[in-house]
Amino acid sequence: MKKVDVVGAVIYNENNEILCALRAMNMSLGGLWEFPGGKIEPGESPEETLVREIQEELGCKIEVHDFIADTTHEYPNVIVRLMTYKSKIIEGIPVPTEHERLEWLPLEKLRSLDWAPADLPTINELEKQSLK
Ligand SMILES: Nc1nc2c([nH]c(=O)n2[C@H]2C[C@H](O)[C@@H](COP(=O)(O)OP(=O)(O)OP(=O)(O)O)O2)c(=O)[nH]1
Repeated sequence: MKKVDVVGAVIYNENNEILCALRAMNMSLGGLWEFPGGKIEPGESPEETLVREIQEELGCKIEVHDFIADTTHEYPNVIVRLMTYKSKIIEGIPVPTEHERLEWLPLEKLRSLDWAPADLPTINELEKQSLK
């Protein structure tokens, strides 16, 4: 089966809210929420991929901080390895050019959304860290 390496940005704002992005119906996994990001291209570090993807998808510049989780999820037609990193916007305002919608939510409300299954270990890890 096809296997892709993907990175996702858990972007925090000054209110400690997290940017959640709704995949458009014309994308794979349409109608599910995700952390914005995308596939790692040859020669790129995960951090470089994130900076590039967020600029392309949301039109803003991020700074990549702590690593959160590295998980592999098997979908019916693709195996996704998702690595996630905490990030912060350092220039611009996110505009959904590819996503259906964006939402800033506090960690406690993340589970009110319907997430892409590969993202759940990242949410688990964030919850675990918030209890420390
Ligand atoms: N960007 C991103 N992708 C995710 C997440 N969770 C998750 O399962 N994915 C999946 C969806 C896609 O299959 C793949 C990321 O590819 P992509 O962001 O380049 O999406 P795409 O629609 O252009 O790609 P494709 O699936 O149509 O080939 O990883 C996530 O949190 N962020």
